[in-house]
Amino acid sequence: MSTAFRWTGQARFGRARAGHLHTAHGMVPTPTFMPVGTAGTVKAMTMDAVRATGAGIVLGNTYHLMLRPGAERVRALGGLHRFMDWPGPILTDSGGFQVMSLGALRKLDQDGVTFSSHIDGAKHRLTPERSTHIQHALDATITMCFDECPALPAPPETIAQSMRLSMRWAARCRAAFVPRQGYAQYGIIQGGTEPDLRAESVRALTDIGFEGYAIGGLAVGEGQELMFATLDATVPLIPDDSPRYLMGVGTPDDLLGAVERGVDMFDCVMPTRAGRTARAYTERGTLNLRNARHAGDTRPISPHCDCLACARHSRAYLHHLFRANEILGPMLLTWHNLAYYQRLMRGLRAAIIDGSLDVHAAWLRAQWAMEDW
Ligand SMILES: O=c1[nH]cnc2cc3nc(NCCN4CCOCC4)[nH]c3cc12
Ligand SMILES: [Zn+2]
Repeated sequence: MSTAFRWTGQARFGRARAGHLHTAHGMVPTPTFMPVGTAGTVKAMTMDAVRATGAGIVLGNTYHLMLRPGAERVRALGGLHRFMDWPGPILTDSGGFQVMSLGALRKLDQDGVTFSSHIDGAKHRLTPERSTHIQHALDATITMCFDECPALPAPPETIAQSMRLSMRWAARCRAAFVPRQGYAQYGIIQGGTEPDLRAESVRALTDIGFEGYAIGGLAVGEGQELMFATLDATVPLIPDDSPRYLMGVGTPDDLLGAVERGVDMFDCVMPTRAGRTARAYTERGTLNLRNARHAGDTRPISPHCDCLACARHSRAYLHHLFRANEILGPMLLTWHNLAYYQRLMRGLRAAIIDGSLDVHAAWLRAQWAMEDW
């Protein structure tokens, strides 16, 4: 049985698709949501708990790991899989977006970016080659190209220049990539919300040739309508047998709309960040568990959830933990939120397979609009 990296289709519903991502570190059903494991840990979770939520693949941030503990240290310790005890596939981002979004003191030039560490102020440099080598040292299953994500809104000419820089960097990343059976490198499509620039970017990346393609440059404040319109213009241009990954997205409603538009892979800090700030995701929207109305509520967060928080504890207990600033609060609620996101993805996948995605989508949207139980 070939262990070559590939995505295989299983079912379609309109532009939505269900399939399997085959990698050197195992197979992942798609569509899939990747919990964000920034510094080699999904914050407040053990990797057994991450697995228990149904996650198949996690994301690691190159920026954080290169600063601490350092990529060569992780390589010497056997790579990120062994370091964090996660045997499944790991996708690492390239570090560029974090440098720009963390606002670290940085200087961007045609060759890369120079920045000061937010930890100790030390100077570092990332280039397409160095980012690719760092991700190789981490033994990432899926390596992301080093790119520039322009802030929106921006004039089309600015977007065009930024996209073309990212395309030149993509070619350098591909040249620096070390092909290995079951490993992959994804190109990142840029072009803002300009359909013609998006098309130019897809052409540039498919001419180079990657194992998968990410849609970058979105979820940067453009709003859901423009994000979806850009997906409508871009996703159909990506080779049908290639996996598609929408970076940094998103809310449950974002995930539904993007799956309907043919996206296979997602990552977002929302469920884990919300888990640390007492915000619970449920089938009927979100809850702020610090709110006094939960103080005496003996019900679980959600009656449909099998996570540890919902199986063993009440909303009243979660409310108490957050009011008391107890570490168990973020642990239990992060577990719950990730379990909700995985349940949502499983439901979308099942609906694509049984041909009911339209009905399932209408039901989800109606539920999200309803009042809490
Ligand atoms: O073009 C990109 N290239 C490489 N990495 C990215 C990561 C990205 N992440 C977002 N959005 C993240 C939005 N988050 C939502 C939750 O709160 C934190 C920000 N957009 C992104 C675009 C890119
Ligand atoms: Zn739960």
